[in-house]
Amino acid sequence: MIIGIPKEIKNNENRVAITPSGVSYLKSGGHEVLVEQNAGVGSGFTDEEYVVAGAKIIESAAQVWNTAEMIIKVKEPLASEYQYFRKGLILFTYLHLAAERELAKALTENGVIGIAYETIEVNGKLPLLTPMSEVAGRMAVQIGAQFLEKPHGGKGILLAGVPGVKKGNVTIIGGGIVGANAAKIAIGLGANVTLLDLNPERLRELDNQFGASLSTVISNPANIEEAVINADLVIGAVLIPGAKAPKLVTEDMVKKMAPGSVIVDVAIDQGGIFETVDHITTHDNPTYVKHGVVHYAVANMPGAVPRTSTIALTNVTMPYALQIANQGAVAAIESNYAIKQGVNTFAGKITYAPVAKDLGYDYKPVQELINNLSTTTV
Ligand SMILES: NC(=O)C1=CN([C@@H]2O[C@H](COP(=O)(O)OP(=O)(O)OC[C@H]3O[C@@H](n4cnc5c(N)ncnc54)[C@H](O)[C@@H]3O)[C@@H](O)[C@H]2O)C=CC1
Ligand SMILES: CC(=O)C(=O)O
Repeated sequence: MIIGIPKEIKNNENRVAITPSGVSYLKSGGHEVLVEQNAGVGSGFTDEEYVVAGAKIIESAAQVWNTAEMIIKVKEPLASEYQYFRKGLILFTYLHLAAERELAKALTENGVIGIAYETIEVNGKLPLLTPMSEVAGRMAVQIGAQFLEKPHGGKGILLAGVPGVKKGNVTIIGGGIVGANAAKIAIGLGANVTLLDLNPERLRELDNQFGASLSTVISNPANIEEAVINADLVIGAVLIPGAKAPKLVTEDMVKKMAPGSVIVDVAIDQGGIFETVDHITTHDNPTYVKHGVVHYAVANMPGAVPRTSTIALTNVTMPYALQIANQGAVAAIESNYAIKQGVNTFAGKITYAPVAKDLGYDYKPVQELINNLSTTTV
């Protein structure tokens, strides 16, 4: 198969979808790998390293998109890339379609096979989301700490406190991968940390993991309100796989926070959990202030630490990419449940139920569409 790796074009997105060793891995299956010129530079990989690994360096994004049978990316395509969509093109990347109505429309109208990293599922876990959630969870606390500093618009507190002065309060809503990694760093800094989750079993696990340094609280509106209004830093880390994130923190709760407090809505890629987060921010312009509270809502946080993130991401994506390239999309989807769960668009339909529900599309199971295919459709 011909596999294309375009350079990422989202604001400050310095990750790349393949490392030179990933190229060698795909070449071992007999595949051709086209890498757009300078695609790896932001992550510290030169064109020469890709060439040594067996890739062809291609000057233009258009040529990569138009020649490849499968495009592997990091972030969802932006509007300027929709022109390359075509029937049967395999697109393997983060898609977050519940929050991307126009992209969903462009993918379905053009018959793209969209396989989303974030819904690939193994034993109820999301292995292609996990490493980036680990990165974002750890970053969320260091970013929050930075924006609590007065010159960055915050109230001017040090989360760790000092002898004789109280520590800061960190509230984390959602105790999955992002939440647990945020808790680890916040506890490491010495902050008072409260974490809320809907799932009591998960709270039990975290209680066992972190002991007395973490307060675990069941998630309901009253507990969320109490934890939010007492926090210096609130981190949004909830996920309902594939679906738009629920707005758990209301505008009224935010109004009750002390001025100069900070919100980091990591879940913004699925629409965010704060009513007051009304737009995605960028690494260039990461915050805005509403009701006196600093809001941070960058949807590609790991893009700021690309060397770590690219290696962590490609560690987990490459085996799936190789299987799709070896077998072709249809056979890979039929033989691997994890890949089947990743398929969000196929043959003009939305094939992931929560995305279809949130966007108001009819949901079609991908297997049904495959069964209906004429031999030449894909
Ligand atoms: N902004 C960025 O750059 C990045 C964003 N993310 C996003 O962060 C979010 C969280 O991801 P993960 O931690 O990997 O998900 P996860 O599935 O590991 O954890 C989500 C947690 O939310 C909990 N939850 C669900 N409903 C809840 C509620 N009403 N109240 C409290 N907790 C609730 C679940 O029980 C689960 O423990 C996702 O939207 C993910 O895409 C991940 C990486 C980077
Ligand atoms: C999860 C995701 O969307 C990211 O790492 O950018």
